[in-house]
Amino acid sequence: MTFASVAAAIFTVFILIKFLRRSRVSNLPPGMNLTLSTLLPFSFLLYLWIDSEMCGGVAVPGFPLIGNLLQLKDKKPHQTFMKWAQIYGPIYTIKTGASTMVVLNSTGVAKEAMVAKYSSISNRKLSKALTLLTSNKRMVAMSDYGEFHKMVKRYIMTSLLGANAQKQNCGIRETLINNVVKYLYSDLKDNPNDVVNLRKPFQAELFRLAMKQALNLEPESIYVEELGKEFSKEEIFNVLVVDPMMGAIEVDWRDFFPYLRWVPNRTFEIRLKRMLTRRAAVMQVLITKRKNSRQSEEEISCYLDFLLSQSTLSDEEIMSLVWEAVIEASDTTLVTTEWAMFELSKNPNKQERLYREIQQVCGSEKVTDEHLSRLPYLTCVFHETLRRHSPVPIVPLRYAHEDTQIGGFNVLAGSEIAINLYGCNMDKTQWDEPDEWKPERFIDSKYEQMDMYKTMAFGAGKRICAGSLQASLIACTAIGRFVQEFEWRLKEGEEANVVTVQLTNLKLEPMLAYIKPRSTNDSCL
Ligand code: HEM
Repeated sequence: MTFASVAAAIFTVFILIKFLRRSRVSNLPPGMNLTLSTLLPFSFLLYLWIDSEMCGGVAVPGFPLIGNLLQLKDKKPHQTFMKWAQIYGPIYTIKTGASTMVVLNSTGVAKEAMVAKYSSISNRKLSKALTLLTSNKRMVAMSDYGEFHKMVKRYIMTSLLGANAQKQNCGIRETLINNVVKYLYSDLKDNPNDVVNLRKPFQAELFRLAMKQALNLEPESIYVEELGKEFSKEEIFNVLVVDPMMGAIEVDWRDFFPYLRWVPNRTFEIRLKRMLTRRAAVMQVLITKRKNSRQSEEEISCYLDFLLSQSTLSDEEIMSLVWEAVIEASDTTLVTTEWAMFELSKNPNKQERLYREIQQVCGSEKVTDEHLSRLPYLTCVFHETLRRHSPVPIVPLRYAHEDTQIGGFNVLAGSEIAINLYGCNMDKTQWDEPDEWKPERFIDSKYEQMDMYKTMAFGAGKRICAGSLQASLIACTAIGRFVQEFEWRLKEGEEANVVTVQLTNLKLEPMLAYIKPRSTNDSCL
């Protein structure tokens, strides 16, 4: 379609030149000579017009061939998309090199796409880096909708993320939160006048939980023979979580110009290959370690055991699925909890309100899963954080595999679809003062308290997040416990420190805050 529109534009310009020459209008006023420079903008406008007619939605002006790529070079596309939505409306098209992308920015059109039009846009569009990282879509989150997706989604829900599995993992979650609180008390004891960095213990504990659930392992270190090196716990975390997160946003310019795929891009290939080799070698050692420590093939005490017992998957698929469970559990829950604690530390009145609610409901008991349904303000804090700091700002790209319509516009087969959840959650027409973090906005009869999907943060429809229950149980209980144990105050100057990094809106710099124990009694730990 792109080539068709470019070809149509070039053809039209060509005819136009002929026509102008024939009718001797080349005798134009000075400065208006019929040169390429006068024709180029004209042909470009024509190209945009033709393209938007063919694809639907307003086309955001860009440049010939590269389209809007230059305007997206700052790696924060969700913010740029939202700015464009304010000019061009909630649905528009852009050009990323040779591809056309339809961008959706309001809850209305996003829901229509994810729920009603799902069957037309259920396939993923992956970059070269993501294709390699996901072993060519052999993951729940990155697979195309079909038999493989249905099977592995069922596996992950049954053994790991569904309500029953989460009930069984309640002890692991409680240990996580207790360990973080213990760390904070001990840090405070050693450095009474210093700020604490919540991310440090929380990230380490989330990773511990992820490894326990996925592989039933808690290794301090492992020796990876293939790489000839001992890997500490922190290095394993880097290889399995940090490096792939950064790798996922690696840009290979050939993704935008498939017809140039034959041109080598050595730096990209070497970097990606190194990352994949290290990840595969570390995963292999972990999987072997777990297999060797199983008492029998009947023992099922983690996700890996469950997948092995199904005998339906190749070794590569098992590796990819287990790694998926580790990386997904380690990241977005941290992002949400850290932003919630940032906002509460910045807003003492809202923190006080939450503390009072916890006091009333829990009294001398520590906040646990059991209390959550009776802590409505805590739920509001969680949802408002998901809205204001969308941990997944853009749903992993899909593409239309058949012609369809979204928001009244034609979307042609082959178009990429970007669902900008950040744009939906910051939409001025839907949210009053969207830039403000106001948990109170959810205390409204139109929101059911336990509704997990008050915002679009977890997506919608058939591909809705499989881990929303785990994320909300961990984040809500952790936020509740942190406020129950300590009074939090943001470090001076931290308010402005809101720059993010990665695909998942992680705060670039960890949040730093002063904490003060609410009571002198920390003996219930
Ligand atoms: C606050 C935390 C989280 C947020 C905001 C979040 C958000 C999302 C979003 C937006 C999607 C894509 C939906 C789509 O494609 O339409 C997704 C998919 C998914 N998430 Fe989460 N997620 C979170 C936590 C987790 C956790 C903790 C896990 C697992 C441990 C997880 C596992 C998954 C899986 C497996 C999918 C794929 C579902 C499918 O394709 O059917 N997520 N998540």
